[in-house]
Amino acid sequence: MRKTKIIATLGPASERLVGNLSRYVDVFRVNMAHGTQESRRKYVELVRTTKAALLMDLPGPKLRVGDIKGMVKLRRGQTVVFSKKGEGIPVTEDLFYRSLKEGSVVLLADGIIRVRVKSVTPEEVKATVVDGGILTSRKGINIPDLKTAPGLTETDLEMLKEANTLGADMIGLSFIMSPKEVQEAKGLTKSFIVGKIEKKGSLKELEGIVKEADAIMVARGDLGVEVGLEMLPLVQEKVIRTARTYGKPVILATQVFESMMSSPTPTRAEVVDVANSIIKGVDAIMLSDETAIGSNPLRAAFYLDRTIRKLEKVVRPNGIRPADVGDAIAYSAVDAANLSGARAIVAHGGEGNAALKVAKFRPRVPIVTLVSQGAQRFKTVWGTIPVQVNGGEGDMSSFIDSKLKELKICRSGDVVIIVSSEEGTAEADVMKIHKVK
Ligand SMILES: Nc1ncnc2c1ncn2[C@@H]1O[C@H](COP(=O)(O)OP(=O)(O)O)[C@@H](O)[C@H]1O
Ligand SMILES: C=C(OP(=O)(O)O)C(=O)O
Repeated sequence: MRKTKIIATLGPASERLVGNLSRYVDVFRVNMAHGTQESRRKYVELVRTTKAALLMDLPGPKLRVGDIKGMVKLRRGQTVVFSKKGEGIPVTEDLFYRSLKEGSVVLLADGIIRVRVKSVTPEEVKATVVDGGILTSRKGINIPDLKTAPGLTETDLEMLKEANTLGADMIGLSFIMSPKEVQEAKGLTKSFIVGKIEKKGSLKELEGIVKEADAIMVARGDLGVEVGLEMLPLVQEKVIRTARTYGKPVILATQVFESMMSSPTPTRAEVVDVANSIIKGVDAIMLSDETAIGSNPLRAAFYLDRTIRKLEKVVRPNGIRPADVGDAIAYSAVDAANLSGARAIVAHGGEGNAALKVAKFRPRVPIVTLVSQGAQRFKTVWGTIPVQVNGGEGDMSSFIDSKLKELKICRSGDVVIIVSSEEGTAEADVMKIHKVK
């Protein structure tokens, strides 16, 4: 079983491949910054024909260029015009025109293109291209150090309703600055909230965001532009370490197998990045452009699945020390599984918290996670196999025995460790060494 989960972003290149992609993918991501209500609904229907979970990613206060026919090639030294209504590259947000002055630097398409502003009016910006490249519709605009208003935007609030109606298992919050946005979203949905770390400013509030969110994403596309590429390795390391310390699932995103947009195999550097991420202990790895607009989405997902499977045979995630009594049972369960040659750890109770606690200590065996609500939300958690229970299972131990046999994890006579939250605490409080009948 592959322990590190795979998330794939849907887009024009993959909409007809959802069934095939689901052989390699645990979670599909629909980026709500793109498409229409109708196209997103179609994507969700496609995801629902598979067993994969659904992550709907809200756009957040991100500036983007508008619709461009085909593409625009920007060359070094050329003058480029951005305009609200007239000729040029369309940008509708006032914030863009308000935030710039002569000499400001603007980055486009995750920093690939760089321009320096020559003049600004409330409706038009003229700039010189410093680093050229190809620009297509709805690509992101980064203005370094731009301060955005706190809280969820009106568009995010509308889209959060849309995501609820479409039954998203997880909702991504883009460009958050503090735990406040996470709290606000949690009051409006039962879905898991994935806090995307992609603003320099959000790093000051990292611990608070990690504590509040259900999962964290290292959104390296924008984060790389915000902190500068040279700082990205350190920042990535800090985000992963903080999430793991608090036992929160952490997703590594962007340019994972970027070269596979056009090439049949990943580069050495990309495979080494995946290996390092497994060692650092990320829960999930996400494909973006590779599956949304790449030339061979299926091959990118196949290669990531294969790379992780092969690597997991030879590398293990770094260990985490237990922090307090809340960790005690889960930590002991992992020890007990090693000592007893158990085939699995079964975690139930605490609305999945028992499983999260066990996952924190990265056991060698699968974590069968019994949850009464929203089992799909756990598809992003390292090493888990979520199973939905409804309270009508009767004798829990015989239910567990038959489930483990059905999942082909155990045979009669095998040992498993069962961890549960029987005292109703948020964490696991009971551990049992159980022989499957
Ligand atoms: N739902 C969609 N509909 C149409 N195109 C999409 C969709 N999702 C993604 N794309 C395309 O795939 C690209 C990569 O996806 P992603 O990394 O999620 O977007 P971005 O980097 O723009 O935030 C996008 O820039 C866009 O061109
Ligand atoms: C995942 C990211 O965000 P998005 O694709 O939504 O811009 C990123 O910036 O790395």
